[in-house]
Amino acid sequence: MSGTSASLQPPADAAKPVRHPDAPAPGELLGAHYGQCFGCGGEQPHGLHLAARAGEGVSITAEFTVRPEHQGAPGLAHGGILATALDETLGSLNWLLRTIAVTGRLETDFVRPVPVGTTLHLEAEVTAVAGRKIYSTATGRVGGPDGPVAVRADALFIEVKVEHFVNHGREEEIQAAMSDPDQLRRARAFEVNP
Ligand SMILES: CCCCCCCC(=O)SCCNC(=O)CCNC(=O)[C@H](O)C(C)(C)COP(=O)(O)OP(=O)(O)OC[C@H]1O[C@@H](n2cnc3c(N)ncnc32)[C@H](O)[C@@H]1OP(=O)(O)O
Repeated sequence: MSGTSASLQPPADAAKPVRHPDAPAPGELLGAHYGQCFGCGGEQPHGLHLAARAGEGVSITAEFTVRPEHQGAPGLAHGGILATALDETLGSLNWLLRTIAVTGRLETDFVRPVPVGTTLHLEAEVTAVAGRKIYSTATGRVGGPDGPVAVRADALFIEVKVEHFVNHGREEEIQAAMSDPDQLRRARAFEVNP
């Protein structure tokens, strides 16, 4: 079963997404936006370590291999982990728009079970932009990039200022991130739109 609620339907006057001229080239590995991110960070031992690459237009491909620490039922990926993989892939689209945006709404279809050891091949693209609202969609396939769809999602991301994180994040992580030159460099990659 699949369906998308009204709030995930772009308005009639929504614009087509525009790939930023300084976006990473198609095929380029994006790297983590934050080392401690549960989705993509290399410093999270139980994280997904999702690796995303820029695609054509405003699209992304990514891979994530389900490990034993990601189980829900015996030998199967937890649904929340699969939703995280979709959310992280959709969030990586920020690199191509060079916009800072956070997930406002994520609607997920779980189509088939995903066993431990499976590599999920993810694809995501921005479908429309309306003001601060960014509409996007993603699929996760098993058995290869052209294999059957196991999970899919539609999402609405909302553009925010960098202050969103500074104002809401716990002080100790914010301070650590702001004193890390690598982290500042990664944050600046998104700080383009005035
Ligand atoms: C740096 C990238 C990291 C990527 C990591 C992977 C992605 C993530 O998991 S991000 C973390 C999870 N998300 C969050 O923590 C977000 C928490 N939510 C918030 O902070 C706020 O609700 C926020 C910023 C989304 C929106 O608040 P605010 O800026 O006040 O905007 P607001 O005026 O309420 O909404 C703006 C528009 O979006 C719409 N909107 C906001 N939330 C939703 C929603 N959940 N569903 C539908 N529409 C929504 C509003 O209706 C409004 O529409 P319109 O302009 O047509 O009236």
